[in-house]
Amino acid sequence: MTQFPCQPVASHYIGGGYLGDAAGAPFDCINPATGDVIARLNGASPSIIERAVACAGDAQAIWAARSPAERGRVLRRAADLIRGRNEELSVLESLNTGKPVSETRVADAASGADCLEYFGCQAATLTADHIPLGGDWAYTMREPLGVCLGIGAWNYPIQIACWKAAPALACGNAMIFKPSELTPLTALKLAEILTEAGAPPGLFNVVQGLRDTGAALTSHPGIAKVSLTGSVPTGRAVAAAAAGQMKHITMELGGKSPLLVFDDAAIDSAVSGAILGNFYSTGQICSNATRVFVQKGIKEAFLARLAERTAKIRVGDPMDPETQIGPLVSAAQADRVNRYIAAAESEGATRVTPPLPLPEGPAWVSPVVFAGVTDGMTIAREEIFGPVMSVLEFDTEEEAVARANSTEFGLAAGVFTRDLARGHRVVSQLRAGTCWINAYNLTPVEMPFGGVGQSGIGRENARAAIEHFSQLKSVYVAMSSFENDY
Ligand SMILES: NC(=O)C1=CN([C@@H]2O[C@H](COP(=O)(O)OP(=O)(O)OC[C@H]3O[C@@H](n4cnc5c(N)ncnc54)[C@H](O)[C@@H]3O)[C@@H](O)[C@H]2O)C=CC1
Repeated sequence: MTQFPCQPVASHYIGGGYLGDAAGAPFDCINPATGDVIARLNGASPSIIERAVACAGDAQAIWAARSPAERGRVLRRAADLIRGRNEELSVLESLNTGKPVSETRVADAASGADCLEYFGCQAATLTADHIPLGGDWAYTMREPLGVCLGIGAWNYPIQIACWKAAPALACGNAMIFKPSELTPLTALKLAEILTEAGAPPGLFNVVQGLRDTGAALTSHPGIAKVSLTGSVPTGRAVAAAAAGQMKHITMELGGKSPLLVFDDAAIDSAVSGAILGNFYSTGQICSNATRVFVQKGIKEAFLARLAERTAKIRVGDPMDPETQIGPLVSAAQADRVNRYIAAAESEGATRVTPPLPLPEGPAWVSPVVFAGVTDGMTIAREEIFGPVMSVLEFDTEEEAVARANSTEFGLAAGVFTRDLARGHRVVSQLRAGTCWINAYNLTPVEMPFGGVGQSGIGRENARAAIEHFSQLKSVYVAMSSFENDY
């Protein structure tokens, strides 16, 4: 049998160990930089799904009975173990996603460790209320939901797994995680690490498969909550299935986020925000600022500086520490992005930057900046999920806010201005779940993250996530004999 370089011990991780499943449909895991198959996995057959739900249910009862402080210690140990294995995890993430190691070494497993540490520290602080009622009184208890399902996208595989697992486990839940079929490998490593950190067998399980596996898990009656990171159409399907059984949901979906650059902005900072907010992770970030609105007076200077800096971006082998941009996650995603670039050109947008030289292979797309983009163009309306920046011109603050808000999405938004009063005034009017003033795409775990409108429901990170992975029980306590009128 062929041995692939990143082949895991087995496809799934259930009940505290790896589990194979020859009955499940096989699928290949590909390094998009080279096109090489790096692992071959099997999707879950129905018996694997049953086993995962049963193991998670058993583990949840054991875990919820542990003291919150002990639960927190396990999460914090897992954070330390991730940091200790950061190099191995980063290389594996780069091989599977095509993201350069210059990114994965600082942004992927590292962000997951921050999240486990944060919720590990929160676990013992999750107290509830005492409610005085004049003699009688009431109190609330914060209880876990049960077995939670996490479903991941392919752009931040281990980060997404940690962002869902850490608050879920801190609250006393168990989790079954289904990674994207394109990037199934690092979630298995997280499962190993949580076991080593002292999580009971079955507390965090990884079940592999395509959308049918996600759908089967979503509608399983043993699942209490579904947290999805994915596209809007998938979000609608998952939310509808969950609603049929009145399950809790968190939906982290797509976006078409605006960045407003005013005449008084510090140009280099604003250009940094636009570049980071469009080209990091080869543009495959849900909160990317794919509509950059630039005020008329600064536009030419902004475009000149943007072109100059974009021309120097180093695209190439993700394993080279000097590389800044790698391939897209797959040839199919590159095709999709190339279709949007062709549509922009045929609809009259102007390329500001010539294509950069690229390595051979079907998953590579050069970063591109389009100027002269108008609100009706396809690239200004639809999520591209690739390194394509659109620059639009505006005159007044009022106009910029109205145009920024004219989208069904509402994930994120940014403003660059030296006038801080304007910065706050503008973000207060933007329809978006996460905003930045004079920065872009910074997502520390201490700050809630999530969208409004079609971009999603619920919040990840910060104490806000606790609300989405726990429920309150209210207890009324009578302090005197209980009377009634009958
Ligand atoms: N708001 C956020 O935090 C983020 C949102 N995203 C969004 O994710 C999308 C890109 O990721 P993709 O993996 O292509 O998204 P996708 O929606 O195709 O798939 C996401 C996950 O859902 C699963 N899935 C698909 N159909 C399902 C169904 N009917 N029931 C249950 N599970 C199902 C897939 O197998 C995969 O694991 C973009 O639209 C992007 O904006 C990505 C990263 C962060």
